[in-house]
Amino acid sequence: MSLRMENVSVSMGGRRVLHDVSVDVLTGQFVALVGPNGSGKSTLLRAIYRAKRPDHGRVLVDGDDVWRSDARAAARRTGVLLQEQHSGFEFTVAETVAQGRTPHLGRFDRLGSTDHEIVHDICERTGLGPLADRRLGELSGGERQRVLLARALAQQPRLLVLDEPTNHLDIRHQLEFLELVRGLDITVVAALHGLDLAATYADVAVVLRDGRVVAAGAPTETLTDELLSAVFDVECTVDTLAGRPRFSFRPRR
Ligand SMILES: Nc1ncnc2c1ncn2[C@@H]1O[C@H](COP(=O)(O)OP(=O)(O)OP(=O)(O)O)[C@@H](O)[C@H]1O
Repeated sequence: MSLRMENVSVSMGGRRVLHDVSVDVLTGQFVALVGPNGSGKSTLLRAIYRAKRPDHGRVLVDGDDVWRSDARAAARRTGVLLQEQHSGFEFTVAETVAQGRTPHLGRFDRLGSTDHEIVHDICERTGLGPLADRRLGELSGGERQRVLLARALAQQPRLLVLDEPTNHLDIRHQLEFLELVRGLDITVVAALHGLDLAATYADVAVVLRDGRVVAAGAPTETLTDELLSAVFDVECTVDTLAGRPRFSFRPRR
């Protein structure tokens, strides 16, 4: 599923926070949005998953303007995983993952055997099998994050939108999470603070500053010492260690 953002501008609280953002994502690509706090990553994602309508510009998914298409159709094809969940703590893990099937059901339908199989399979793949009967409110932040990913995957989306998905995860689960997402062969757009993770897993890094795209392309070309030093206002050195990019930061003097 391809994604194209054409001159997207968005305001929050009456202030323009995204300015003429254009991004092209090919089917199956993993795109990382990187940039300092407040640079507009979450806002850009909101415009994609229909939570914040742009002032102008278009968001096209496979050529369809998401803001002109049916909300339910958009919900079916787009999986979303956000930073925080503030409700639903009383549901069990299995019930929460099963909610991912909702966009595929008719209004009065119940889960069928295929839905149950999908939910079971996703729980196994995300290592949630042993937690299936626990309530969300009784889990750690990282465990909860894995449940929410599983719910997004149970939806079998063709476009996955992730806002800081690895925030609460320990190192092993960060790597497992991104390996899993990469292996899905679907289009992924993820806001990531971990530059090493972005450089390792993303096909394309889009760097935002003050609501504008300042670089977009292969991470090796975009995530350079010079650009990162300027964008994050730190001294940054990029090298490689054991074949993977390594980023070192020092405060500016
Ligand atoms: N509800 C809101 N009302 C007013 N301004 C908002 C609102 N939400 C976000 N903003 C502003 O919009 C700008 C972009 O915020 P956004 O959350 O998109 O940044 P971000 O790059 O995701 O930041 P972070 O890395 O801190 O998560 C910021 O200046 C922020 O203060």
